[in-house]
Amino acid sequence: MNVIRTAIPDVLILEPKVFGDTRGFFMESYNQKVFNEAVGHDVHFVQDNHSRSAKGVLRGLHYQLPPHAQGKLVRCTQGAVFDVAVDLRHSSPTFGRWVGVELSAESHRQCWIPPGFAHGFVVTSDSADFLYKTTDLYAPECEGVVRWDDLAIGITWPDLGIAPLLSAKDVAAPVLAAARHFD
Ligand SMILES: Cc1cn([C@H]2C[C@H](O)[C@@H](COP(=O)(O)OP(=O)(O)O[C@H]3O[C@H](C)C(=O)[C@H](O)[C@H]3O)O2)c(=O)[nH]c1=O
Repeated sequence: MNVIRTAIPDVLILEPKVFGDTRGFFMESYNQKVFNEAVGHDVHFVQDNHSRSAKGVLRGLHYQLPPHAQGKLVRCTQGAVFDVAVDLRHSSPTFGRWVGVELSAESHRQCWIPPGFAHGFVVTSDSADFLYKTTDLYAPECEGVVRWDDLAIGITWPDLGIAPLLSAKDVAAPVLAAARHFD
């Protein structure tokens, strides 16, 4: 597996080895030993999620606070998304910084987003299937949201020529300064 570091050291882009042949392809989408070696410590996933969204849907920016903070290993298995992680760890030198990466069925790329980050994505293809593993279970009482367009974060989302399609929760999200914080 190829590991690509990002501007935020703890956020990693992972490129699994893909075995193509005349039938199609095979890859290990997750291998605990390989993944833990890439991250540098043991990570235990307890939940798999799958969402499907149309072009222009933007889900995020979401996170869970302790005691149920979630690390996420995310990938796109149909279509393509622009995926974003925002560092919400107050003690981090990259607090409030963001990184973005295109994930697509074609590239097989994945992204590791540790606990302490807000996460979101916008769909750039006609439709996208987004699959991810999380290190803690869903705990809505611990959920936090931050505005996707908070100028203090300054995410440069791809210009799709249409306004993003948001859930009511995401429309009502606060800016980072008013959001539920880590530590
Ligand atoms: C996240 C989640 C949701 N749900 C239920 C709650 C709602 O009835 C329904 C849709 O939830 P929501 O609108 O929060 O789904 P997304 O907007 O895709 O939320 C996710 O979007 C961003 C990209 C994330 O990184 C998080 O994993 C997650 O917050 O699924 C569950 O039953 N279990 C879950 O783990």
